[in-house]
Amino acid sequence: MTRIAFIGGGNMARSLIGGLLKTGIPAAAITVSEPQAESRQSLAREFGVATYAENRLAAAEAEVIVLAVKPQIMPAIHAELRDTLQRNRPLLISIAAGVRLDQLERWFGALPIVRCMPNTPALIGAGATGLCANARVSPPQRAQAQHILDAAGLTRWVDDEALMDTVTGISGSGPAYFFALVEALEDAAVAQGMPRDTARALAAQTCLGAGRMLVESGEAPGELRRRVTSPHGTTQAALESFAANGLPAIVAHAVAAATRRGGELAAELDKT
Ligand SMILES: NC(=O)C1=CN([C@@H]2O[C@H](COP(=O)(O)OP(=O)(O)OC[C@H]3O[C@@H](n4cnc5c(N)ncnc54)[C@H](OP(=O)(O)O)[C@@H]3O)[C@@H](O)[C@H]2O)C=CC1
Ligand SMILES: O=C(O)[C@@H]1CCC=N1
Repeated sequence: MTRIAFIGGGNMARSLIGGLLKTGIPAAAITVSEPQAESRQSLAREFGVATYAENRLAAAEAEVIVLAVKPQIMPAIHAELRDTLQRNRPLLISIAAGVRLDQLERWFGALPIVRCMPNTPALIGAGATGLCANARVSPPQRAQAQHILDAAGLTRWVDDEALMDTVTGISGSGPAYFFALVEALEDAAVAQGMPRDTARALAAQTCLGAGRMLVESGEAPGELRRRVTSPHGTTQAALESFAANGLPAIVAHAVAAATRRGGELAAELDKT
């Protein structure tokens, strides 16, 4: 039983822990450190995992440590964990947006480190995670990291670390883009007089159906789109409106903004 410690028990840690437990990893294998007593209680209640107020205690026995705090918190936790990490030499997995492998090595020491970017659908095993590793990660540790993130859904190794901020821009932040689209669809239908609950149910199920078709059919999104689009029909009218209002450019700008923000988060940490 590989012992896994989560440093930070917030949204993303909860999603990953939920995914891990669903694959049969026992709750006894997982420890979590979290400053808020209320959050510790709810983690213990919901998942049955051991929780600690001190990072050092959660990490003490772990072979794998998942750093699941905000990027800005990283410098605060490394001083506390450094001795434990140097003694036990665990595999470190960081899920923090932007934070680079060289920064993690500088703070936590010359350890095997995997930088990854999961997303919140991990909670239901439908996550998407990009991973990259430093040179100290052995093939078995690489497999171990992949096994942990596979529990959250799809995984893809990204050899060029510079592309990890692109992963954040596409799939790390991505669930929020689809939620925003569903919100907009819902609001548009409500504006036309539809009850909100009906609008939400129709929009959300459409998102699910389209997503499942994309993943399960293996067909290109363009082909699936064409099959919905009858010549001179309703879909064509909507898609022409998207094009006229610059949807591809809007999306490209949004992904660029998220990607750029990843780089900025790391640059801000270089100054600390
Ligand atoms: N949310 C997402 O969709 C994704 C997030 N990420 C990354 O995951 C990381 C966590 O994000 P997210 O889960 O959203 O954030 P949250 O704020 O929900 O979780 C972070 C948790 O860390 C706790 N914390 C704060 N300070 C410390 C400390 N010194 N020691 C231990 N724990 C501490 C926080 O407690 P408190 O609330 O009391 O401050 C909070 O519960 C970030 O680095 C983010 O970039 C990656 C992929 C997707
Ligand atoms: O918004 C953020 O910074 C984090 C990283 C990806 C998703 N949430």
